[in-house]
Amino acid sequence: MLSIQNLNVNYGESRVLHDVSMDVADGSVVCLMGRNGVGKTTLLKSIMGILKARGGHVTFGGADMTTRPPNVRAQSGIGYVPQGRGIFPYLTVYENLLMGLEAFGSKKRDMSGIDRVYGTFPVLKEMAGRTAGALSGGQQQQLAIGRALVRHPKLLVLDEPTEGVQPSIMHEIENVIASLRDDGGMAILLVEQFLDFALRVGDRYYVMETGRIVSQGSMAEFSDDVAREYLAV
Ligand SMILES: Nc1ncnc2c1ncn2[C@@H]1O[C@H](COP(=O)(O)OP(=O)(O)OP(=O)(O)O)[C@@H](O)[C@H]1O
Repeated sequence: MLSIQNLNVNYGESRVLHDVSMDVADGSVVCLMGRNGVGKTTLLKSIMGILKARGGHVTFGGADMTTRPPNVRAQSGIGYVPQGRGIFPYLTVYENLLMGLEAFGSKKRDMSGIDRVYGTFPVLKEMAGRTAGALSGGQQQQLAIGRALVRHPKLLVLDEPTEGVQPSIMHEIENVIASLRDDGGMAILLVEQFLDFALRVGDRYYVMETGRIVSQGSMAEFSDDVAREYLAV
């Protein structure tokens, strides 16, 4: 589904990603891990086309996306939940979800996406008329995920979905990730700092260190040695 080959990305003249290669198969959950500042968010932004590649390739569903802008990537079926959520605090929950439908210029709105998200996160239906800024951190995270889900992406890219949420919401997000994969066949790529969460939801993992992939494999193969060497545990 998503394939990244030898991706190089800079901030100015400073190289931040070095020859990064990664695959996310249909219907799989892939966790990207690593300490703060190693380049995880940079990689997700490069997948979305927010940052340009200096070298290498990004293909999605067999199409070369390397030079395509973010809206084309989104229209092709990649949904993105940025770190810090990126919701609009002065709009209502419902209006935020509508923005998910409209942000990329879909000609015909498919409102069933919003009902589907209400089914996934019932709290968003209850809070539909409230301003998003009044929600708790966990509810805002659910809204941010919901806004990406209204277009029913084939690949959902999540940057630290458990950051700043309570354990009960973390559990709910874990269940949602599992059911999106199992029921909808959606592929999911997530950056995750909580090792236990990653071990539970992930099928495969990649670990980054200073802009390079230094370990990868099936989650069942993830070892304590890798955790000690590359993660803040
Ligand atoms: N806009 C920017 N301009 C210049 N350098 C940046 C910019 N954003 C990030 N960096 C640098 O690029 C490197 C990778 O940052 P990135 O945010 O991708 O790391 P990360 O692994 O996602 O970290 P975190 O877990 O803290 O979000 C860091 O050294 C960071 O200081």
